[in-house]
Amino acid sequence: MTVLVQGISQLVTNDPALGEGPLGVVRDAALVLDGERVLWAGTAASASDVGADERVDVGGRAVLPGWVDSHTHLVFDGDRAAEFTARMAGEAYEAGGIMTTVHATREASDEQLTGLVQARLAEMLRGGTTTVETKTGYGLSFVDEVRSARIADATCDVTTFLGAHLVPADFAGDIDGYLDLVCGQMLDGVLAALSGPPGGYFIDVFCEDGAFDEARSRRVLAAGQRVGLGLKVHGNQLGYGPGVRLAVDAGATSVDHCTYLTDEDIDLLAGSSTVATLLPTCDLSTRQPAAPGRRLADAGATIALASNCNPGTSYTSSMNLVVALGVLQCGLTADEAVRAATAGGAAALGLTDVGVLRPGAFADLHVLDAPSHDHLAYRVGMPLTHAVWRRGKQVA
Ligand SMILES: N=CN[C@@H](CCC(=O)O)C(=O)O
Ligand SMILES: [Zn+2]
Repeated sequence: MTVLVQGISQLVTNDPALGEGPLGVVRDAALVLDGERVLWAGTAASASDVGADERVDVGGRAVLPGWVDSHTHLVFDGDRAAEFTARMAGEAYEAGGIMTTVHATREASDEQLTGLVQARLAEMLRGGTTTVETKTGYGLSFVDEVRSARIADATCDVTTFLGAHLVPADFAGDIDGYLDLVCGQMLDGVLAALSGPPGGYFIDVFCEDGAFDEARSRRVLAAGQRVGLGLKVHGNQLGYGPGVRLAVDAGATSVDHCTYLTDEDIDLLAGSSTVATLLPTCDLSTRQPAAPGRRLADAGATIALASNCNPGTSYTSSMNLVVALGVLQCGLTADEAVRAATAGGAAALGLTDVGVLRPGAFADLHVLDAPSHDHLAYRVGMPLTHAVWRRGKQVA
């Protein structure tokens, strides 16, 4: 069945061939959907020639591709409000807090964890997010990482194996012993639990003081690469360090956080295909400086914006807020921030049929209660998500 979506004041296609600028903006636009895909996009005037089974009028609102949230940690139980409150009173963020969530997650049944992930996804969908990556990393044992991967794979669009999130207390500081497990039996178990070929999945490592150093992080990436997984790195979150260099050297699809970047890191990213993923709600919630979005954009790096939804450093999945902070805190323009949260997120996941609204792409639409995407930062904090379509169906 085909649907003509009309009354679009501003359509962001992210395809420069279809409209103005890098966002491919079409004003007074229309879209035709065919099942779960976009069939046609253009001006309302030219849509009069296009037939459709059904018509929907969005009443002069802006239509964007659904948000592509390329970095979350949704498979967890428990919250860490007390840790957050202590941090707001002056305590520093420490990676060790991850173990609090690991304990709560290990205690939860498969049904509980699945229900929690589904509830979080439903909340995200209502906020305009139509594609979600999530990571394991709150299991940190063979059994718990494998079941986290299975739950993530059954519920989310893209799954990332983050066994190398932290060395769990049960290993009593034996970092290399734990990595033998992560890169051996645990990796094999996770691969066996996934429903598709490894090329559609990622391995990630937390490369930071207090987590894994450069050599050990390299070992994790090499193990993932050997079995065909895509590569990601959590890097440069809490201080300057080797994460970006390592990610670029290894050909990682993205390096995430990028809060502390030297000029050399920025040049490396700009000269590579590794996406710099910025997580502004995490920087806010951990009282870190804002990530240098402006410097990255000026250098020509590909940028993604994501929520990093997790109970320790960013317990929000609001991509509307993330985009507003991308502008207000990281120095991106509204165009750059919207692109980073749509096409940028898709690039960080190696996907080409989301984050764009061109013929053949998934019909994932985010209808704003506003005439243009500029309002996301201009009216920060306001409930601007009017309607959401995922794979051709209105879901919110
Ligand atoms: N940096 C590492 N991992 C998560 C936080 C984990 C936690 O504190 O629970 C992040 O991306 O911020
Ligand atoms: Zn993260």
